[in-house]
Amino acid sequence: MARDVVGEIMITQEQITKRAEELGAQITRDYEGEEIVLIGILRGAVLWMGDIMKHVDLDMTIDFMAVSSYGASTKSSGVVKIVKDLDSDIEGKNVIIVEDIVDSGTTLNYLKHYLENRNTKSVRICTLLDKPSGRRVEIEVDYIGFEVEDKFIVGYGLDFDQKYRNLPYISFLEE
Ligand SMILES: O=P(O)(O)OC[C@H]1O[C@H](OP(=O)(O)OP(=O)(O)O)[C@H](O)[C@@H]1O
Ligand SMILES: Nc1nc2[nH]cnc2c(=O)[nH]1
Repeated sequence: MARDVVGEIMITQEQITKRAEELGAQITRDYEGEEIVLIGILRGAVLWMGDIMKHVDLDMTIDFMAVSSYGASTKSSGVVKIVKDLDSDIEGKNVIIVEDIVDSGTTLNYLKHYLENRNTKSVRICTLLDKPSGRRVEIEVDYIGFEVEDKFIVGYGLDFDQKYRNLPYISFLEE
């Protein structure tokens, strides 16, 4: 059986921490005087969600959704399935979706429309990673941690077949 091999470190824990501080401060400025709801997308966004929320100095609540389109593969099925919906009512709220990666854009495009249809005041996106080379669907991303090249990324929440989410840095699978 072929073993999957993790490449070198692309982005360190220190770089991620610093970027979360910067984006948290930017969100705090952008929503001054407003309340927000951060919606973390399970499971990939768990670590990044923790980083961002620590640096947002506003009245805020959190909630989580789980969606899936990749399964045990490095290719999106193109079909987004909601595995877990929100527990709270977001009508009239400023929502920020917190994701680990925007690749084809399929997941975020689906989620953004889904949340806008719940009569929210606003819906923005905050992603740890953006992979523009993978894009198949146009999507505006408001807060981006880092841009990554066209590799299958693992670590810091991102998995391959559920493994490697625990790596405290961003790396990639060797071809
Ligand atoms: O832009 P796209 O091509 O749609 O890819 C992005 C999505 O893919 C991953 O989810 P996955 O389905 O692997 O679930 P996970 O978060 O549980 O790993 C990632 O967390 C994003 O939600
Ligand atoms: N782990 C992982 N999940 C993804 N989902 C979409 N793109 C990626 C990627 O590069 N790595």
